[in-house]
Amino acid sequence: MNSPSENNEKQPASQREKQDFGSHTPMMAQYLGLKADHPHTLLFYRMGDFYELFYADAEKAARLLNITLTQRGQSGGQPVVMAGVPFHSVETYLARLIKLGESVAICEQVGEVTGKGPVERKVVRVVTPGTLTDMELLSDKTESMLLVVHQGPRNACGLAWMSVTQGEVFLAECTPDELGEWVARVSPGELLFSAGATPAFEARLRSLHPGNTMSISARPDWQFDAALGERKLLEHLHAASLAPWGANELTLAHAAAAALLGYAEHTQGRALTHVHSVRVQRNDELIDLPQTTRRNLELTQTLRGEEKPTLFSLLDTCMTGMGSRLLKSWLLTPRRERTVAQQRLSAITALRSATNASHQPAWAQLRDGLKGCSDVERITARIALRQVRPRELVALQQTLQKSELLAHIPRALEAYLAEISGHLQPPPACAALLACAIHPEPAVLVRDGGVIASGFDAELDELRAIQTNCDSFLLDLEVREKARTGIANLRVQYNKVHGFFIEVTQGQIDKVPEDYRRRQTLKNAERFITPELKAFEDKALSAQERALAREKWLYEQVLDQLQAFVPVLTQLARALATLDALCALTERSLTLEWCAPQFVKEPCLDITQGRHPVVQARLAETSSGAFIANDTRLGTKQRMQIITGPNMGGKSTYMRQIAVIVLLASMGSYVPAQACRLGPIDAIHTRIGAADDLANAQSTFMLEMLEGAQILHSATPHSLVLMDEIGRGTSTFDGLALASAIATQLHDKTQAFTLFATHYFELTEFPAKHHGAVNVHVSATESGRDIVFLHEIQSGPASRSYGIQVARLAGMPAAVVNQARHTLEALEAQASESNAQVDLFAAPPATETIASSAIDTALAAINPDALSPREALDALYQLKALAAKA
Ligand SMILES: Nc1ncnc2c1ncn2[C@@H]1O[C@H](COP(=O)(O)OP(=O)(O)OP(=O)(O)O)[C@@H](O)[C@H]1O
Repeated sequence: MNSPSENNEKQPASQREKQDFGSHTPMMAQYLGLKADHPHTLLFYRMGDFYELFYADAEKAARLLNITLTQRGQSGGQPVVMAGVPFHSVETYLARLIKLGESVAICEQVGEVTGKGPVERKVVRVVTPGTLTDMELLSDKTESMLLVVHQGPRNACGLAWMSVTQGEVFLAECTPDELGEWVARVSPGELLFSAGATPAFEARLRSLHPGNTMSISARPDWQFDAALGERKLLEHLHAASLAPWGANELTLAHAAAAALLGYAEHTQGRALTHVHSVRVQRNDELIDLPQTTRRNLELTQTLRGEEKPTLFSLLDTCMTGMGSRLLKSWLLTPRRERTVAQQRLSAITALRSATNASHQPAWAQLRDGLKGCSDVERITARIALRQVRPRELVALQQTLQKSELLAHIPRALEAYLAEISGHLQPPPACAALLACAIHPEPAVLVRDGGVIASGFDAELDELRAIQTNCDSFLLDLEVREKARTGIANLRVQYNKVHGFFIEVTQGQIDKVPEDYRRRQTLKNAERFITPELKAFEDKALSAQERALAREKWLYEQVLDQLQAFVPVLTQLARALATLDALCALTERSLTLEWCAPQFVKEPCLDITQGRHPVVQARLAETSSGAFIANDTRLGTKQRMQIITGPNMGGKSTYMRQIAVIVLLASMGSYVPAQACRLGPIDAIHTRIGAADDLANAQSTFMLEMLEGAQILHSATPHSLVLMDEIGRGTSTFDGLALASAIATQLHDKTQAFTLFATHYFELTEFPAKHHGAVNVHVSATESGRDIVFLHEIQSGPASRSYGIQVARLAGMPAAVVNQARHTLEALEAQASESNAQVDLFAAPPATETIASSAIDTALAAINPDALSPREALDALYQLKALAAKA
């Protein structure tokens, strides 16, 4: 494959435009030619021990990296502005630039120094935020994802994404409305879209915030070619049809895949031979975990954006980065269908009870073995991309030995574990090749030498022997020549200018044999060379260089041979990661005393003594008392709980613990409860106290209503809905009216399992008229003027709210608390005098339907004069879709 070029045209600009740089120095002409191929990427141009950046790139890098900007000489009549970084610390600078969303093209010297013109240079790879492969730049526990979005006709989009260090391409299709959720779910480091997308579509993509810094850029329209995408996917799969993968019809995703694979190949400078798998993801296969749910449940990030304490940080006791990454993907993509979850649960159950001959638990023995295993997944990808370093190969070899031992342990325990064990068996030829080819303690880089093991190649051994045996050869030769010539003071020597020579003093010159050739005459001595010494000199002087060249060549040969093992190593990596994740879940289940959930067909959510694992762990850590476990019973007859009780009473914790238990069960983990029966679940929706989204100019109330509306539109009878104090962001009457209308809709129409926490006491009358709802409250009691939280869920409504006691607890000044108490008494007296009762739950008069008002709103938002024909068509489809919902 050619060197990576952004333009991707047949002839690189470096050749096309050579003539245009005639006024520049030869080196700058070469630089400018290469730069023309990478106009939007910082070009790191290798010069000796530095990577140099020039002109605008130099100015940008100086600003971003805080490195010195200098000027050196002139080229093309202009001073050459430059900045450089030392080659040995390039990774640090790359890491900083990638974090800032920049991409870098690495240009190396590839030719020999000829003395004529600059050394030949080539861009060998392009490092971008979504295509990282360097271990130093990647996070151990997070995949670096590249996502391509293709805007298709008829209001549809194609998606394709991958991590270059995994051998799998994912495909999906969705509507533009669903894009936000997909992007949040994939959470890419880099997003690409077609330069032909409409401005509105581009603006929408740019407004997405997947929860990390995402670099976003356009690629030429022609790269989004569905036929090319399908052909590339088939090539990777070595298949004739995509039908077995369920990907036959997804032409929009094929178009995205064409751009995805094209770009990934462009950055790596070669084909991705390790990609052998395609997976289609459909919305209806996964449990819907909207971005708000992932945030509110603090799955991988706390509400403050920290990595701990989260559900993932509690779960992740994996021994390897591969295991952690897999565990995270299990947590974030639970499936509605429970076969896979059940498979994992059975494996965990088997691991929990199995012991070895010396009564050590099997899971602990496996974790001992997994400790120190290298990241086989990433190393394998780096083998396929021919970027692997010698030390990574040694680490791989050690892991292969370990994995062979590990394979024995789970073989007889259980069916799924036996299947994993089958994949843990390393290919013997691979282990043998690594053992005999690579030095056990190799240099960091191949170019430093000392990487190929001795005994692997006779020629290399000989070249190395020449270097080490040089001294003894010279001594030996000296002894022999003294004996042959009878010149007792003859000396064999070496200097840098003249090389090897035999020195004979002038007084002995007549004893010099015929085969001695004069090399140099000194005042008191003559220096000679013999055919034997000349041959040795040739060998010795070039031995080091030749040994290095030989090592490089041999290393390439080893890489060639390793290519055949890439598929089986990928499988082995997946098996190690799976075993690691299963052992971590086993350890957690035992340490934290969790139970196996039971999946049932009928709709139900039946939890005995459930706990919130993260809150419980926090309480234990801070010695703040025991966590109070609570039961939850929801089924077809009781689908909704109206939860009341004081602030700080534990309402949010109770609701979240139910969602967390459902999620853990669905991923195939034991759960923090004494028992758990779970019917089918298709989504977990949460509306929990939001902070203002200032970045998107949305107020707390607007956000609350947006999220609420989203839930009412998408929840089904199989969804779990958490509504925490909906309506509190506006005036009491507005809020109460909205909360009761929302509760009614959820109860009557949506019929989802709903946990509805509220401070509106009026809502405790809801269950009287809605038989699928019950009142529960978190208990608290008064001790003098103070409040004691019992955190126990009890049936029936709370008797009072204790707001003033909580304010006192929070250290509110006594005067404020006193005044509040008096005002409260007055308000309560006034309220009891007023008899006017409003029926909050009376059926509303028949007015506009929700769907027709949605159409009105959509119509009002359309400005026909500002629409492109394509946007107009999109709008038409959107209106039709709204009308269909009416
Ligand atoms: N079941 C429990 N056992 C022990 N402590 C608990 C329990 N539930 C909650 N807590 C403690 O109480 C604190 C407050 O809980 P939580 O935020 O759930 O209350 P809340 O009723 O939702 O309050 P607010 O209405 O103010 O949002 C938690 O941080 C935790 O320390």
